[in-house]
Amino acid sequence: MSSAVANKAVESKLIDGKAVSAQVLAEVTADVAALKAEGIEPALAVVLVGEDPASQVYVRNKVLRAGEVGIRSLEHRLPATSTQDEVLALIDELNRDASVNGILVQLPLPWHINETAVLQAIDPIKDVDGFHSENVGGLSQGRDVLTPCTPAGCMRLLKQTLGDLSGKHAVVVGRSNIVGKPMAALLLAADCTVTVLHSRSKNPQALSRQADIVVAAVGRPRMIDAEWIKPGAVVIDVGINRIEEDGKSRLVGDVDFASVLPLASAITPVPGGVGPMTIALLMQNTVTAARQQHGKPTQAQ
Ligand SMILES: Nc1nc2c(c(=O)[nH]1)N[C@@H](CN(C=O)c1ccc(C(=O)N[C@@H](CCC(=O)O)C(=O)O)cc1)CN2
Repeated sequence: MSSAVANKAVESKLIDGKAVSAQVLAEVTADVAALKAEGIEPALAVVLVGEDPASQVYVRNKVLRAGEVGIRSLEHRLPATSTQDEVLALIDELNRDASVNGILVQLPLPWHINETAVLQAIDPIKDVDGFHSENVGGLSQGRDVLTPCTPAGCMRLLKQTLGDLSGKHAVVVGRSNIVGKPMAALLLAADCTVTVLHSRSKNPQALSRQADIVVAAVGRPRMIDAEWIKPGAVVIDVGINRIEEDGKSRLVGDVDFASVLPLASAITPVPGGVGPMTIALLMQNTVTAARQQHGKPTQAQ
């Protein structure tokens, strides 16, 4: 096989998160324009505590994307030495500000600040990350609530790849509050049969090999290799791990891309897969929050 033909074969399997996120952002741009025509300007407050370099990049990109789709953004940068009470006071102020529709606190927070206390302080109707227990509970009950951005982005990729997910066996590897658990709830809501694997699961590879869909969200570079994948499965890689290899810094996922690619029918790359969807879905959630706060029905996704 010539390398051009081989490249085409690889490309045909790739789920292009950049392209799909561009579609989402175009939809959001149109929705924002329609709201503005009715006198409603969606606004998002982004809170960053400390100077974590990756978080600084994510926050900058969130503010940039907001500007591109027409969402007003307010950036609040607090020093790493801020007390929990100072962070809570800012959230209280943003909760009370009727012109702010969405509040996002970038994670991770510095070690001395209690993440749960901060996330629970955000008014659930402005919780565009979907991390408040009110929204977490609503999601598990199948209610129409603000949903965590990364899992919501994965669902959009899966639906565009497979169409109807009903009856598919989905395996989620990882049980974090931010990705694994909400991902399982969303797959269940889409009528999948869902298995969640974690560090105490017995023989996880054999269980994962039964799946039509594998979502890897463990935070361990290249952990999911060919042993975990049934031929024809769709593989969604949520991992973003920076590693040193051959003297270079590289970004790799939780999936061993080279070994899984020949088996998968479709797979997200890292970078360029799930990552770009996270920020696009944040913009979508901000519009949803603005619509709900103005008593407008939310559009079906
Ligand atoms: N409050 C939140 N904090 C964090 C979240 C979140 O959803 N809410 N998720 C992550 C970080 N994150 C957004 O905040 C995020 C991560 C990655 C990407 C992304 O586009 N990744 C690119 C690669 C970027 C790079 O080169 O480093 C990709 O995968 O293609 C966007 C957003 C933790 N914190």
